[in-house]
Amino acid sequence: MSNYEYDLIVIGGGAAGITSAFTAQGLGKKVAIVEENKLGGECTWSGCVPSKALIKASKVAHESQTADKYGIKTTVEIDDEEVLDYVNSVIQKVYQKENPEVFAEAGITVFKERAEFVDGQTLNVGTEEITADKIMIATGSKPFVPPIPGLDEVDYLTNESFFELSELPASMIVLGGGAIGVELAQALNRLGVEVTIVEMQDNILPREEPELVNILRDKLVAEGVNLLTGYKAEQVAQNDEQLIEVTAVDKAENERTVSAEKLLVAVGRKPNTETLNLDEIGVETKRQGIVVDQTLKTSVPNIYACGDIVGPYRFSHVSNYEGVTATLNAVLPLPIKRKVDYSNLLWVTYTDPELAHLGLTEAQAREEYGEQIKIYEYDYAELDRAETDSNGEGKAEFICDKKNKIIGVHILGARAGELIHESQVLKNLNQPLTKLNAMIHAYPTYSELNKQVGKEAQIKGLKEKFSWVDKLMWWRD
Ligand SMILES: Cc1cc2nc3c(=O)[nH]c(=O)nc-3n(C[C@H](O)[C@H](O)[C@H](O)COP(=O)(O)OP(=O)(O)OC[C@H]3O[C@@H](n4cnc5c(N)ncnc54)[C@H](O)[C@@H]3O)c2cc1C
Ligand SMILES: NC(=O)c1ccc[n+]([C@@H]2O[C@H](COP(=O)([O-])OP(=O)(O)OC[C@H]3O[C@@H](n4cnc5c(N)ncnc54)[C@H](O)[C@@H]3O)[C@@H](O)[C@H]2O)c1
Repeated sequence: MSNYEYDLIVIGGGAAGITSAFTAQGLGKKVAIVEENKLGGECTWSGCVPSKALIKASKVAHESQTADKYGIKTTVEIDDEEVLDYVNSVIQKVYQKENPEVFAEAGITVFKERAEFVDGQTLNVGTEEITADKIMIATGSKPFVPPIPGLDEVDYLTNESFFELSELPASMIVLGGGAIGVELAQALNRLGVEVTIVEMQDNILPREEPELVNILRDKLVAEGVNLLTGYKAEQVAQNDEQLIEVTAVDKAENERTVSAEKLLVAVGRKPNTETLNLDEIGVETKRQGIVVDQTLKTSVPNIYACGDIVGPYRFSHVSNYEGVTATLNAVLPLPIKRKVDYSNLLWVTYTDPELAHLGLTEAQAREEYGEQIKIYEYDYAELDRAETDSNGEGKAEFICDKKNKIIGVHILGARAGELIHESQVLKNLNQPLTKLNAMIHAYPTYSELNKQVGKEAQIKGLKEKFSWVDKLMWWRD
């Protein structure tokens, strides 16, 4: 029997913290969770859930406006207040699955307070102190707001305030062409907002496969999104017409100024380490967040961490994965601990079409594996299902080693976020891409893309083999 009130206290009630608390509770542990704001965290209130609901509404608007190609005539009126009401209703539905009553029913104690370490085993929560054998830090991240002159003097938005808007502005500058910036820019543009993305790298989504990003970029531009890439924001001001002006500069010192009613800052994240008193108890931190080993243990042996606070992969599915791994390591008295393994990690950028990413990009693969890599490409336009749906935009790129084992997969196109999981299974099982050819895929589905690429790999392999046999025969003659 432990000397502490709880077996585990989790700090932070977002995706990582919730997973951790329920994992420990499922193992019969006495658990408390401390959340200073609302249970659900960023994913539910200002991240995945509201952004995907907004994206869905914007897609319905776009498809209605472009339904003519199917012979369907529509007149579309966008009521932005009702769209935002819809987004909020979705948040509320998700929150119903993770509100304090759900925790109480499971026997998990909830403290709606800010937690601060007193020592390695004790936390200050509001007016009381609580103790635990193990402590999980899952305090997430917040938007990084760069020190751009003038920014603090204007009423800028971040993802935290964006979803509190009750109406959409006529125009918006989106600072940052990463996942947040690009997803929201397309959605806003489709809902009638004049959008300009300012991105300091030469292209949007700099972590993604460049060829596919170029296709997506052209689509965004064709839809009416203004792109200012290769320009770093250096000055923000409010002009006489109450518009926010962003002045940005490229590498050659050329200056461009864009203006809009609102400015959304989406230039990266900052870990929530400040309020915890970590220095005092010896938990090591770095710029990216809390320093952990491969078992997600911090520099203090009974304290673990998971989710955005750990980085570098800031996704809800990574938070869930780390939440389970860290909790099992923290609460189970096993001599061998689980190590995190991100080698089969994938993520999806929910633009339309979606952009899905598994493993290495082509450039990264060449750097790691040299010129022996094999590349298989497939255009969506070749799929019958894409034809029936008038959905032929997009392309897939599969990167394999010389034995056709998957190194990376990048898919831009309809349902890319679903299609890519087939490759993840193969990669995880260390099976070659050719296996996909042996599986009967339903016709007509987008998943046939996977089979077609498997077939291409198999045929290419056979041809390579036969040419070798041909050469051998010639030598023997
Ligand atoms: C616009 C947007 C869209 C996104 N879309 C996706 C997506 O589609 N798919 C995806 O996988 N990921 C997406 N993400 C990323 C995803 O939201 C995060 O990776 C995930 O929510 C991180 O979960 P977390 O539990 O680590 O942190 P959080 O959800 O931030 O939870 C941390 C919690 O800790 C609390 N806290 C902090 N300090 C204290 C303290 N001292 N005491 C008590 N409580 C404290 C905070 O209030 C917060 O609720 C998106 C992010 C954004 C911003
Ligand atoms: N679909 C998803 O899974 C999803 C969606 C949204 C967010 N997220 C998560 O949230 C995290 C944060 O997203 P984010 O978009 O804020 O960060 P990000 O790091 O992905 O992108 C920020 C972008 O801002 C640019 N930038 C930085 N400073 C600038 C400046 N002064 N001027 C112009 N451009 C500048 C950077 O070059 C970068 O491309 C991501 O890492 C991602 O993990 C995931």
